[in-house]
Amino acid sequence: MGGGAGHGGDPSLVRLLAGWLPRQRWFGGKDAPIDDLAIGTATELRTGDPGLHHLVLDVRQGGATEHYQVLLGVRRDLPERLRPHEIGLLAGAAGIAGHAYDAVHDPEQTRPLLAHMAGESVIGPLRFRRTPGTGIRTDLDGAPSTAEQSNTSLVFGDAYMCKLFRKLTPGVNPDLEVNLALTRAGCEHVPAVHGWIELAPGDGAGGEPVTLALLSEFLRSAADGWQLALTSVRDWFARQPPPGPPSGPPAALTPDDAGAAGGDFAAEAERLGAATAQVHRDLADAFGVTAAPAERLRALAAGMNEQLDAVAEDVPQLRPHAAAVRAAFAEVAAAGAELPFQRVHGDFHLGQVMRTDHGWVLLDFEGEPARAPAERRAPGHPLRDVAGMLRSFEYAARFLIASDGNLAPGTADMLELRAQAWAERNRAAFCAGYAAAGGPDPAAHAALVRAFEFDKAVYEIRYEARNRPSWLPVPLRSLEHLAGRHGPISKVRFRGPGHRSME
Ligand SMILES: Nc1ncnc2c1ncn2[C@@H]1O[C@H](COP(=O)(O)OP(=O)(O)O)[C@@H](O)[C@H]1O
Ligand SMILES: O=P(O)(O)O[C@H]1O[C@H](CO)[C@@H](O[C@H]2O[C@H](CO)[C@@H](O)[C@H](O)[C@H]2O)[C@H](O)[C@H]1O
Repeated sequence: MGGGAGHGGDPSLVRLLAGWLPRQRWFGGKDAPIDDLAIGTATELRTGDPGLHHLVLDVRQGGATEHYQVLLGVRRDLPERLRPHEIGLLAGAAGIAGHAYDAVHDPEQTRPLLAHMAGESVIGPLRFRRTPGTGIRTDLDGAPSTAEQSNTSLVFGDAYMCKLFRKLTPGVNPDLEVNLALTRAGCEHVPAVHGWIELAPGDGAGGEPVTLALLSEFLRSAADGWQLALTSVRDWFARQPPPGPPSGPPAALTPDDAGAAGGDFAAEAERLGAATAQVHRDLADAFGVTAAPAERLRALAAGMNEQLDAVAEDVPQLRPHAAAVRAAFAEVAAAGAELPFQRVHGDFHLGQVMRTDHGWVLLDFEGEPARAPAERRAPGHPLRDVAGMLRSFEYAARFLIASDGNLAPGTADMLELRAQAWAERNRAAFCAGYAAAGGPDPAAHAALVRAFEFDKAVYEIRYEARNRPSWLPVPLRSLEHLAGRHGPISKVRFRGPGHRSME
């Protein structure tokens, strides 16, 4: 990737980086040893003390090479606040001596990034870009966001968020590509793009630059969709059931009782469905729609089965459900009709949406991190995103049960029923909002949505097994539930808060 100068040959730095990298949250290769690490490009961004170097690391594991981005700070004396971020001590083999550290944690080192984007600097292979027609403030320092994420985002005051893509993919990152197109189209449901950083294509690489960072509007006072949903689930779990007959057990709570609980989420879920349909429409306008022929649907089902086989190999708990999952995929392969495919979000869940004072905003159009770059940018059916969000309602509903290891069996069963009721109500509301705003009606494409949901659940099982094993019961439990259900929104119809509508 690209070319550059600097301390690319310093063996002690390479050794230090190889020890430090596997401990980073964003490093994607934790399940295998590093066979080789080399510094692909090194670009000096600041001389003196502190020094700042931009590195692209080429990391070889099991025959494949991935590229990671690091902002390397070097200081002769490392202040206490930066000690947790130290990579190690450089003895000066390539003329650099001092403490090497991850400079994203050093506000003094982050400010120049804004200045370079504002001034559209070109430094070695790095190109700093500003969205035409926008100004960028240069008086702010950045601090890493505390949000749970796959990359590292720097927050600059209440003005900008700059996402540094840690694992680099060839070409323009879909998050930049999509956000820029939607910003230009005036879409209200994405944060406006102000600038970006890219790496010029290296000698012989040809083609597109590699996206390194994306500078967007910071959504101040916005609330994370996942946290809002969990708050609603907590309220629902804490609710007392209505009294039953004097001698009998307490009456059961139905999905619509969730509507009467404080903190009901269904109206928000409905609005989120509408925002999703609007973004899908804007994506279709910006990138076009193609009719996917029968072979494309067969290839789609084949890809789903391939993932299923691979994950069932690694996670034995998935195997009892494999037949039900495979049957759902077979329905996609057999669907005769041509389906409209277009650019979609690709990894849509409650952690990718924020509620601002003017409505829902969708984030992170990078697609699923475990998928190959070409697959992430490939057109898909918009109901794949709908299925992603339906899965996320299941996750939110079950997360509190799975994360409390001390529940008595009776309580766990009661909460499981409540979890189902919450998920069903909000799934129905989301689908209603999506269809009412002009998206393809999920109820009319039940088999397709079901296959997408299964595919996502299989993906999640691998994701959790690799990254957060204690969360594994969440997708496994809802896979069991999904395997026993026949439509994407069960038997509950959403008719707005307060309606009772079991059918
Ligand atoms: N523009 C923004 N303004 C405020 N918060 C944001 C913004 N973009 C992302 N976030 C927060 O950061 C989190 C991670 O962002 P995301 O783009 O999903 O990063 P990653 O791809 O690294 O996982 C989001 O869940 C959200 O809470
Ligand atoms: O946001 P990312 O692009 O990093 O996506 C990955 O991580 C997500 C978790 O942070 C993961 O999402 C899964 O867990 C969520 C709760 O934390 C839940 O809302 C989602 O429905 C569930 O898929 C995502 O799958 C993964 O690609």
